[in-house]
Amino acid sequence: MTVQTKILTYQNYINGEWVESSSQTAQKSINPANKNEIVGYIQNSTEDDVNLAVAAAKQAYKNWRKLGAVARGNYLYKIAEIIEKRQNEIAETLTREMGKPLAEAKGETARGIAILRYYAAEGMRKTGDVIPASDSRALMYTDRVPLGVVGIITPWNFPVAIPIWKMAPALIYGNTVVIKPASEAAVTAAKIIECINDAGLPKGVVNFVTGKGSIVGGRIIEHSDVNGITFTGSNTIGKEVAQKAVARGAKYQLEMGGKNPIIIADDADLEKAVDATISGGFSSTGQKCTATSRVIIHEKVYDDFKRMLIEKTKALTVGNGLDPNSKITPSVSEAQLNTVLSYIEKGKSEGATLLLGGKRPEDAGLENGFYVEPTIFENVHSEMTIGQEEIFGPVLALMKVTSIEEALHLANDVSFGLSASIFTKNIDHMFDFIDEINAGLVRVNYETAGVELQAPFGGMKDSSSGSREQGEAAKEFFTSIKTVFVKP
Ligand SMILES: NC(=O)C1=CN([C@@H]2O[C@H](COP(=O)(O)OP(=O)(O)OC[C@H]3O[C@@H](n4cnc5c(N)ncnc54)[C@H](OP(=O)(O)O)[C@@H]3O)[C@@H](O)[C@H]2O)C=CC1
Ligand SMILES: O=C(O)CCC(=O)C(=O)O
Repeated sequence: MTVQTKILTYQNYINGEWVESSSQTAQKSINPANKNEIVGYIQNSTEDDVNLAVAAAKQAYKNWRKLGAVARGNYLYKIAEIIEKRQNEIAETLTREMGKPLAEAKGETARGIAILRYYAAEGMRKTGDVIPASDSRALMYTDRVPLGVVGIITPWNFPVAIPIWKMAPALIYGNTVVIKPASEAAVTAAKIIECINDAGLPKGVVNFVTGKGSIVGGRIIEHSDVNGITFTGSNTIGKEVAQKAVARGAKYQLEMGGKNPIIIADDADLEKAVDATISGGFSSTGQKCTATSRVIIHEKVYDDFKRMLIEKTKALTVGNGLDPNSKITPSVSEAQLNTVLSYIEKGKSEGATLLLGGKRPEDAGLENGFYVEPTIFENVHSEMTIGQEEIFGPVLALMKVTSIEEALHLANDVSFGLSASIFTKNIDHMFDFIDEINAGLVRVNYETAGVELQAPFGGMKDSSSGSREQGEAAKEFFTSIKTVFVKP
């Protein structure tokens, strides 16, 4: 395990230069496993800094667009290669700054590299179709054109993968970008920008501004030269992004929360279902929008499932993500920890039964970290707060049902619709679930969490703005269609 001695200050990256914010102040980013450890300092940027970044992106747009997708793809390959060389160091920073287990951080960094290569190759794929014109002597076809300057606002839970899965498609289709990463994980994001700088992209194509969400993010959303905004984060801020974007006619895309159910049918393979529930609910300490939150179990297997779940959960070690034995690592911040603890209190006060966990661990060595024990409630009902709201922590709500119909009803009985899973061997139940569940990601005999970079990702209802990210679907947001008619 590397011990970092020097604490660095990370600057904004505007028009190809590393620059200090006009505020000339910086804020610390700390390690959630030890609040006394500073991972680095990031700029406290102002609206003026955002204005400079947007002006640089606008200036760079013309040539970047004209460069062509194949040449743009070659830059993405180069970035992937540079990140690959720094993979371990970036993953370790991710764990130190955001808290997730190092193995997950390494997996995320590898995913970022794969996403860059996927979109680099996209530069050689078709951008339109030839469509028969009513005039047989005319040529009619579609083409995809970039939006212009795209504003990117990202959360802290995937500080490598999410910035990359938004930047890579934006860039390959010819847009230039201004990115504002989450403050809690901005040092990790800065390291990705260092790799972009080292790949030699033309000045102004990628601009990076850190600082307070309401100031930096707020200005990106309102700037009239930002043509599109892509956001991942909370519903509250997502709705604000949407309203402001609509008010000035900018294109926008939102990926927000989830309250993801896993249904355990009476014929489920319980061993596999328990493992999927633990992995889906507790990986990254439940801080995934696809995390399993509600476990809907048929009464015939309820007691066995519950016993096995509790047994395996008790065996999970709580600790620092740099320790390979740690499975439950800290919440990202004190504020997030307090949010999780307050949901646990609400669960108890609204009548749910606490089966396991529910508090901060008392083990020596964990007192300076934002840890909470893996927590399991039962007797949870849809009308309870913990049956409805996204917790973003290691908390599972068990709900007992008497039929698959009841399970499906409960699964859909929330305002979110991101991911959902069923464990069953019954093919009718599988297809009823696939047909009736209101979710963007539908899993059969597999956990709710995790996404495949080559497939569309997004949710229904309050989980997203209806658009999809990743895979080929990214094209829909980052481009506009031109229908061309040519008559000789
Ligand atoms: N869908 C998902 O993957 C995620 C969901 N969440 C949910 O949101 C809850 C709160 O997390 P939190 O980090 O506060 O999420 P936020 O929605 O506040 O943050 C997401 C991003 O938006 C920025 N931001 C904050 N306020 C504004 C604003 N007024 N205008 C523009 N941008 C803004 C943040 O900047 P800054 O970091 O500087 O505040 C960050 O970059 C979590 O408990 C979880 O339920 C959170 C993260 C990811
Ligand atoms: O589950 C994943 O890998 C991605 C989830 C995600 O996009 C998120 O939590 O914001």
